[in-house]
Amino acid sequence: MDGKESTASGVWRILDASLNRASEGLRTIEEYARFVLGDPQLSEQLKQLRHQTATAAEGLPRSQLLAARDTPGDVGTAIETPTETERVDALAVAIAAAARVQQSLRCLEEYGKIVDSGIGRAFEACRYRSYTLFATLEQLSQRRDRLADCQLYVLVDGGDSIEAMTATIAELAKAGADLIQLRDKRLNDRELYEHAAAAAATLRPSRCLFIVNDRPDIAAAVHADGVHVGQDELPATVVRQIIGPERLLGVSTHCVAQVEQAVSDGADYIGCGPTFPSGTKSFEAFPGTDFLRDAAATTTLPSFAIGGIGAENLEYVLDAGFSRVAVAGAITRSESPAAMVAELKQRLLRQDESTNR
Ligand SMILES: Cc1ncc(COP(=O)(O)OP(=O)(O)O)c(N)n1
Ligand SMILES: Cc1ncsc1CCOP(=O)(O)O
Ligand SMILES: [Mg+2]
Repeated sequence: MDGKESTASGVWRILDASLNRASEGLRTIEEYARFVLGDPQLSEQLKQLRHQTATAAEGLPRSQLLAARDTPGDVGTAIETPTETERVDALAVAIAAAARVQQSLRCLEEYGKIVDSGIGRAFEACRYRSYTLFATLEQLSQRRDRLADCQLYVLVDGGDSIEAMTATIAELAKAGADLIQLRDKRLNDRELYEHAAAAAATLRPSRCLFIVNDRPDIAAAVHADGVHVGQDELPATVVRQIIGPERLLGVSTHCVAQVEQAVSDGADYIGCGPTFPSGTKSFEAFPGTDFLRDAAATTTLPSFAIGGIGAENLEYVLDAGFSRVAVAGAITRSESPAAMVAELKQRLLRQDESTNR
């Protein structure tokens, strides 16, 4: 083989190896989205990218790729980096696969141009699509991981001003609130958007997740971590289409049938209540702690008891098998909100050592 021939065969070997690496990596990520995240939207988008990559590869004759293949003669097969043999969890596997896919798509794009400039462009389009998709995957995984550790969920209103509200939520997050929900029925759309944008920006550097009540459009617009909807708002499946797979979806439930529906609609967590009479919202019926027991027996989804919960009645919620609560008045109407957050959180953490709900 002369120099020109061996360069050409080297290019075909690169294209062959990169194509295999890209399709294996995409399949690895797709399986994660399908079986670990259980996310139909993301799985479908990944499948489409796999098909798009296969279509781009149609410009590379299979016979030429196979003719150039020389796995035993590949000097790279024996090289192994220490991190290649260590994967902490399924997410780490998916993220490592995403990095390999992006590198392979870049190789296909650059070396593909030697064969045909159109092939380079087709793989470039795949690479750009992969950036957005993989960012979605990482955000979703991180949010779900953080949600799994959340126990104390605090509902706040817009306060007297945006500045007063951001000061309050920063204090609550610092004291140990795991999630903060902006719930304010008085604000008009513009005001709610502005409050939500400020709250999202305040909480972004912290571990505390930020959820917008009722409004998937505003949650998406301000890049919130998620949205919470009740039984009288948009159906969960519609909300999911608005917020995308990467944001958290919370659904209010008042009976076991609603819990089952929320689970099958793809909720990431549920609110269960009202448990006790509330100073924040009035109710005619209280499913109470009996419902908490039933919900605890129905789902393993993160479930937050809500409604009139405070330090004085928390033990009944814990006895019902819950170690996650959502509270408003007990904290926002307390003389020392930060101290109340710390107290409730400490009791929830203690409970979590014996049960994991
Ligand atoms: C965590 C959590 N659980 C339940 C609710 C109540 O939602 P909904 O039934 O839609 O009532 P409103 O809050 O909209 O009045 C919630 N907001 N958060
Ligand atoms: C919005 C809502 N939904 C059920 S109870 C409730 C209010 C929660 O506030 P509080 O903790 O003050 O009862
Ligand atoms: Mg609502």
